[in-house]
Amino acid sequence: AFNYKGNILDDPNATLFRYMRAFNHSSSADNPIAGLARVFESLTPLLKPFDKEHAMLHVQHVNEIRKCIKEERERLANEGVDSAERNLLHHLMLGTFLEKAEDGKWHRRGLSDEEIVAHINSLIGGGLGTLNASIEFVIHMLAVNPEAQQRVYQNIMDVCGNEENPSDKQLKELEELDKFILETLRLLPCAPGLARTCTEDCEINGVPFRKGWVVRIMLCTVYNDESFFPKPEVFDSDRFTTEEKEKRHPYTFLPYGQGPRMCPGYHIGVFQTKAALVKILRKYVIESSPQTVDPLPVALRPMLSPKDGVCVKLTKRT
Ligand code: HEM
Repeated sequence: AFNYKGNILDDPNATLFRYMRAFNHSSSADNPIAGLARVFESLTPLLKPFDKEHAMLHVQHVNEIRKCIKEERERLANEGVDSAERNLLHHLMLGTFLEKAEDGKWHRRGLSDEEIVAHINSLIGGGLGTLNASIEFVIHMLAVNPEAQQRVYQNIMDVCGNEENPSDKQLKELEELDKFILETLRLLPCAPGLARTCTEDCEINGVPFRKGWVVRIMLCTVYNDESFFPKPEVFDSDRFTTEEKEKRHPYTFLPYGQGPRMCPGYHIGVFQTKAALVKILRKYVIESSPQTVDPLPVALRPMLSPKDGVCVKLTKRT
């Protein structure tokens, strides 16, 4: 989407791959430096020199993004790009947004290169870890829930048949896979909490909140609350049938957040997860192997991720 080459299978030394590893390590809850910075925020400047590899790769990563923008600006100036072929980078480069000036009037302006770099960086940061973790979690859950896997597979075959690349419309119709992914995100939420800053003093249900406080909403505790999800420890994708969803308050399950800061990658995230799983499930049966550990050990890096990867057995379908 940004012309940024990060195909790990072609190039295991790709900057993007190395940067994401360093970023994850650096923000992992089990990294003592990150842990100290979290508890004693004021120590962050002193701790930064211990985070050398991440800092070095961050510079390389940002330079790669700048290079993509420069190359694309030249291409746009020399050849132009057909509107049907515009990718996200083109939209960021050509689009305008409304900004309130000091005199209080609104005006439109384009994004500067540094603003485009920041947007790309946050889309990559927000998108890669969550997608990887959620696909890995679903693969694990498919392995340990063979009957539900069979229902998902049957639904894929009924809707997509033997088509190599399912269409958007077909992906939307994969209801069993939808339910399976949602139940996986309930038990293994890659984003287990949300954070909001109070913009004014207020009181909710007798609890005072002061302006400037950062409030963390731990969704994972709601997902394990028996009054919303009976027998919460049991994997049951039928909790996400339309009828069951309607019985619950909509805010009891927010895997992509809520409100104006809701995940902007929601649609692409769902589509990519489903497209990847359709490809895998049509070729392979996913089973537990002697190395499969269930419940899966997880770690916060900074998304909830499998602690030591996911081990399953893949058997080619005949
Ligand atoms: C399984 C996939 C994903 C999950 C579960 C997920 C989950 C979330 C959650 C819970 C938030 C916080 C929302 C809030 O505070 O209300 C968020 C924010 C964000 N996500 Fe995702 N996400 C996923 C995929 C993606 C993808 C693919 C992208 C980029 C293409 C992306 C980009 C972002 C960004 C940029 C933010 C910050 C938004 C803001 O602060 O305004 N996410 N995501």
